Amino acid sequence: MFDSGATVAAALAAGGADLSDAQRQPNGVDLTVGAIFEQAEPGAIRRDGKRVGEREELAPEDGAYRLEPGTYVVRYGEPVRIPDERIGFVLPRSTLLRNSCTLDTAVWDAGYEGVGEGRLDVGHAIAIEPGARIAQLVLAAADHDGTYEGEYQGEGL
Ligand SMILES: O=c1ccn([C@H]2C[C@H](O)[C@@H](COP(=O)(O)OP(=O)(O)OP(=O)(O)O)O2)c(=O)[nH]1
Repeated sequence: MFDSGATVAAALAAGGADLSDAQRQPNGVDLTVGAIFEQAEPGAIRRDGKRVGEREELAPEDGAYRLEPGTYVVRYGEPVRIPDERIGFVLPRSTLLRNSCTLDTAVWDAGYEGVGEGRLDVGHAIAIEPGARIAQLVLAAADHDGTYEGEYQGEGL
């Protein structure tokens, strides 16, 4: 069972997010663009650890990120807090898909708190304003064993 948009909004507000009315959707909450990066060097995924490669933050031009086709990393604009007994999923806004772009996202664990990131895949040139809504977070009821305690806990807060 998925939570209503109002319940998701309440969870984010409890974690410090300042949501506009436009972000409050029937089934979830829209997340905005906080920053966009281009990766500049290899990262690593090892059997016993991981490392995120250095990246360069892009600067908006005339009020928008003007993105050519390629792969970027987006940092969302809101702190997210996944309550106990919930799992989070972030999906792209359909307008991104309709413009030949998408987001690739992973599981948002119960107990995670932070300003998360995702892969922004640009299939056709697009202009995206900082602060524009780009994705939607939904929360579903879920059993879980413990809560998130990884190194991304508290990122960006
Ligand atoms: O698209 C996503 C999905 C998740 N997260 C946040 C919430 C999640 O709880 C946390 C860690 O995600 P995950 O467990 O997939 O990362 P990992 O690479 O396995 O790191 P760790 O070893 O810390 O679990 O990152 C994001 O920022 N973006």
